[in-house]
Amino acid sequence: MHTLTKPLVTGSDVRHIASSTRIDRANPCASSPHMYPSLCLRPVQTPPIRLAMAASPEPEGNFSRIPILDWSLLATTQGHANFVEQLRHALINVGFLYLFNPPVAREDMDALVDYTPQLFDLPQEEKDRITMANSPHFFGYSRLGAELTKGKTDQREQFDFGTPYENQWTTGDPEYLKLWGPPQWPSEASLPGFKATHLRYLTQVEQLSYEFIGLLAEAFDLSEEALAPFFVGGTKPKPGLMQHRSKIVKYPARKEGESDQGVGPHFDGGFLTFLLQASDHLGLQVQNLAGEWIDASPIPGTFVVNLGKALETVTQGIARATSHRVLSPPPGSTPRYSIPFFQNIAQGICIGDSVLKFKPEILKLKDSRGQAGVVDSVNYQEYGQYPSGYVNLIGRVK
Ligand SMILES: O=C(O)CCC(=O)C(=O)O
Ligand SMILES: [Fe+2]
Repeated sequence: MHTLTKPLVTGSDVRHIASSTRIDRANPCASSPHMYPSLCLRPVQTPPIRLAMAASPEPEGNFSRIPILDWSLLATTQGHANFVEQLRHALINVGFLYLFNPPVAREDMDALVDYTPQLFDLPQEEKDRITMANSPHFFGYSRLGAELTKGKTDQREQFDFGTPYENQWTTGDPEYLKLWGPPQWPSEASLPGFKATHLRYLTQVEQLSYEFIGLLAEAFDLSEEALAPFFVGGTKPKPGLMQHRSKIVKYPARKEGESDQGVGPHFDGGFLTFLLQASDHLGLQVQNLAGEWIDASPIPGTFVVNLGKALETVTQGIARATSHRVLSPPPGSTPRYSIPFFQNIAQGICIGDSVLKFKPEILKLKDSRGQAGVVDSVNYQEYGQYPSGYVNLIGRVK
């Protein structure tokens, strides 16, 4: 393992990348964003977990690369078994993975990526017309610098959208039930076709998110039914029974001498996040248990999938929510864009009361991961005590 300086981003300042990027000579594609995907997509080397435990003195949680899983493996019985094996490794030891060949139409992914700069280039009045301040559901536009992580301003401009949902709140209901409701969209005239494209995309990612939960249950030797209480309408809810959120985010290049905090170190909240990196920039970094920041370089045609704190809590920490952050592009660079999808769980469920039971051999798999060492993120510690909707409301208000 060697630490190399890799000037991969246009612009003059690559300090933050050089300090955290490692080249793994056994798996060179793990660390280079430009060696994908034909070079990278040989099966990820995930030996049976007991073997890996015996062979590796290094805790598995000190990963130096993010596994790439190929959804097309699921087409055969043997491939399916391989996928689930690789998934188990990623869920327990890394908390992040790339999903290649996802079941989402590539033309819809590409169309959404093409719309992204146009969305931010809308006239400021059109963006302000759908400001988040108008929305009891926290949907809409937020100007650059409107969000804080760990008390420090995030240098990002963003739109919060979501899957279609009619608000159910009535007087006397808990306030957190207001969180789900209709998103705000730019007018059709200002960006023709955008709303339909984004909705088409969201429908597919929502479906993928449920299928992924089924695979996760398999990886942990749980019945799919075990996860049904976390979703309104079972593990495959009909559209409209629940609401999931998406964002479209722009990280402008930082100015000389300014903060490089695109978004500060944090955990995601719910169950699964599916992130589409919408430009070819480094910036997203993932923290291993030793506290090192590992680049999650963009790989075209993939989602970056990671796990939220609610999932970590209900799986007794077997599935990892991993701390991550985004560094702003260096001065002189073009902006970085990304499109995360956050899978929600039922608002009324109290995570602390819903912890899943596992077979002892599954619980033991945590042992090879190593102890949590230095982790920069703090949030979502309230899951033990409150309904998930309330925890989300705290997150929004923060
Ligand atoms: O923009 C990204 O790549 C990641 C964003 C993120 O982690 C978040 O919004 O929770
Ligand atoms: Fe995140």
